[in-house]
Amino acid sequence: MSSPFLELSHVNVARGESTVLHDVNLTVHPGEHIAILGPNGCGKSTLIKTMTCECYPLVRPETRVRIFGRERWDLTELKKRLGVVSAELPGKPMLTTTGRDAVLTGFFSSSTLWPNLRVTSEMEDRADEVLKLVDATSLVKKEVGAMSAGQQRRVMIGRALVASSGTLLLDEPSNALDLFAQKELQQLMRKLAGQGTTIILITHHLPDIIPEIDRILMMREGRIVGDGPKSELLTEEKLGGLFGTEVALMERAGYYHVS
Ligand SMILES: Nc1ncnc2c1ncn2[C@@H]1O[C@H](COP(=O)(O)OP(=O)(O)OP(=O)(O)O)[C@@H](O)[C@H]1O
Repeated sequence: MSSPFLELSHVNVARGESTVLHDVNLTVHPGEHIAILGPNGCGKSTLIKTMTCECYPLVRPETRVRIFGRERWDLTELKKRLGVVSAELPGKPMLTTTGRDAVLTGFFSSSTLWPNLRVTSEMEDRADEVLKLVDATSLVKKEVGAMSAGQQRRVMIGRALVASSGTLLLDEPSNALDLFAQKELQQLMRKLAGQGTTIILITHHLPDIIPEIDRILMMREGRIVGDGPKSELLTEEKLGGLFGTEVALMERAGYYHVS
């Protein structure tokens, strides 16, 4: 097996006065497709922020965070290589940035294409390739603020992919998307997963768990309480236990729905 893209060993993370991740151990290999599930406040976003080194683990002798085989990173470089997409835009200046420039900002982890940033012709070629991949060529000249939520999400995925090393970290990507845009997002995730992109997805929305996602992490109160194949973890009993409520689960054509 290829060497892991991510290794977290005995990771504890504090935010404010409280420890919010407790003894997290997680190894992810390139090409894996993972969904992280858990109740509000259980630490899912903090786990992603630990991967991007926006949150630091408490210093303990047994603690390790190794990403792409390295423990030390320039943060801008790391964020670029990881390909992070959250439900919010990366800053207000993004609203007046055109689709193509928005994708190019992925090379700089910036919120707009500031005049001092040097864009090479290779970067432009790559941005055009990615715009095509995420089906956003018609948005090249459109300002992000004038796009629908679904269009913005596609462009932000393009921004995340443009300089990434084949990994995508998605934090609740279907938030605020209508049914059509949710389906489009699912199709895009499927295409990227099929091309070998490593996907780590946080979601509260089970249909986001595309058929290609085969590993589920369950988190509760800052701990990983389940890590295994979808067939074992996506059950009424396990989901009910995780969220503390009765769950009726339905699987149709590889997608899961709850009521
Ligand atoms: N900036 C912050 N300062 C202090 N505490 C924070 C901060 N951000 C998050 N927390 C706390 O850390 C804990 C984990 O939050 P986190 O956002 O990682 O959870 P989550 O599982 O992503 O939640 P949700 O599903 O609601 O997005 C929560 O108790 C939260 O209140």
